[in-house]
Amino acid sequence: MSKITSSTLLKFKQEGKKFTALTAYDASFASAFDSEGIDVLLVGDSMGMVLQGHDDTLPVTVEDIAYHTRCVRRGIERSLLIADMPFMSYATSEQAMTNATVLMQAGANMVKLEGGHWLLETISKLTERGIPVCAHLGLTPQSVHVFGGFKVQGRDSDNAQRILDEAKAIEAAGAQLLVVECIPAPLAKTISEALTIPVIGIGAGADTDGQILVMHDVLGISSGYIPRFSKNYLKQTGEIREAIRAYIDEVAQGIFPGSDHTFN
Ligand SMILES: Nc1nc(=O)c2c([nH]1)NC[C@@H]1CN(c3ccc(C(=O)N[C@@H](CCC(=O)O)C(=O)O)cc3)CN21
Ligand SMILES: CC(C)C(=O)C(=O)O
Ligand SMILES: [Mg+2]
Repeated sequence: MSKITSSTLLKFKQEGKKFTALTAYDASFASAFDSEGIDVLLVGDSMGMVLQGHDDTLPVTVEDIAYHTRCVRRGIERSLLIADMPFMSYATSEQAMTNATVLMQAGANMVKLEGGHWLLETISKLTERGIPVCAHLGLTPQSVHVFGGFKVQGRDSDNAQRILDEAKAIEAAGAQLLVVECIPAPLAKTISEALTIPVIGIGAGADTDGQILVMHDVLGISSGYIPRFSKNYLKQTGEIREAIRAYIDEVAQGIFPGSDHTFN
């Protein structure tokens, strides 16, 4: 089976084929997700919460992400591997280049950064130097203390317009992928249709080009609160590989996310 690249995801978008992504943090889960057909694996800074037990993602370091990227890389045959850049590791474009290099050399195919207009120069610098970028808009968890909680973003028309403008600018700056998190479904649909690059949603409705979830939510072992938009697929299947196949099938058929997992 040939490897998934940004070109494959672009082709999926053009063909209207919905693709799936999951977070992964180790070789065993990565190998199971990869072999069941998950297209994109993300070494997410959500590890700060689901692996390390913090209340947010801010304590995660570049070395944490690099270690788990090396682990996940060894489990992959087919999936595209994205590594999250942690809080404050890309505050300047110089820091971004140094730290993104560490993550690419750990085995990532692409790095993901949270932010809009302020990131444009960094996105073009990374891309020009050979580091593919996935941007992340909407509820960007590294800004949870600015937002005052993990809250849906883009609810009023000014903020919705700003997010749409940022999405277009990010594409123009050279980003090859965009994650939109916790935004109203109609806004996510508008963004996905306005951009050429694939848009992956989480808590953003069914009309994005792909879907991503945190693996611990899919397998029903997240502690504390579980985001309303996520779905426990282990509950209905009872076996991990079957749960992953159910997630892939429901995304492909447009069943997930349904209205109970969507903000309007
Ligand atoms: N287990 C887990 N799943 C995730 O999806 C996830 C993490 N951890 N950690 C990093 C970020 C944080 N995320 C979160 C966390 C909480 C909500 C949440 O509670 N959202 C409310 C919406 C509140 C509103 O209506 O404004 C919800 O009801 O889902 C959303 C995203 C997404 N990411
Ligand atoms: C939820 C996804 C998009 C993420 O950024 C993470 O897992 O850190
Ligand atoms: Mg993240």
